[in-house]
Amino acid sequence: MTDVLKELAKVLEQRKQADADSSYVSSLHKKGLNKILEKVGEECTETILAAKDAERSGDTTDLVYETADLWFHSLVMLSHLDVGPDAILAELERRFDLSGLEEKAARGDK
Ligand SMILES: N=c1c2ncn([C@@H]3O[C@H](COP(=O)(O)OP(=O)(O)OP(=O)(O)O)[C@@H](O)[C@H]3O)c2ncn1[C@@H]1O[C@H](COP(=O)(O)O)[C@@H](O)[C@H]1O
Repeated sequence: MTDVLKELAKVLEQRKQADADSSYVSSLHKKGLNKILEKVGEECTETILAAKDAERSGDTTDLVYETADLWFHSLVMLSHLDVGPDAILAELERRFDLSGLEEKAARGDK
């Protein structure tokens, strides 16, 4: 499941050196962090609107599309700051393990 994140992250890194005219990601890196954050904000809003629509209509097609845009632009933001998806996945894994331990502790398991 995470292979696509790893492969995409490699491409996003390569795009830091590439020609901004031929690549959307290079053009974002060249425009800088503020432009990338603007896109993350836009995609966040579009995802929220799509979620509300999905609740109303029961159709999640747009929600999936907008969430992909949000994840993608978040990866560009992380790449711009030299953070790879591995760091985020490791943090989620750590929290998942911790919550498992907390549940066990609450049950009194050893
Ligand atoms: N996954 C994506 C991806 N998802 C979304 N987008 C682009 O993100 C933009 C979404 O922004 P909007 O919906 O606001 O559309 P827009 O109005 O065209 O954007 P703006 O002009 O406002 O910036 C669109 O231009 C999409 O094409 C993506 N562009 C690239 N990728 C991946 O990134 C790789 C490198 O892309 P390039 O740098 O373009 O070669 C590609 O191989 C893909 O795998």
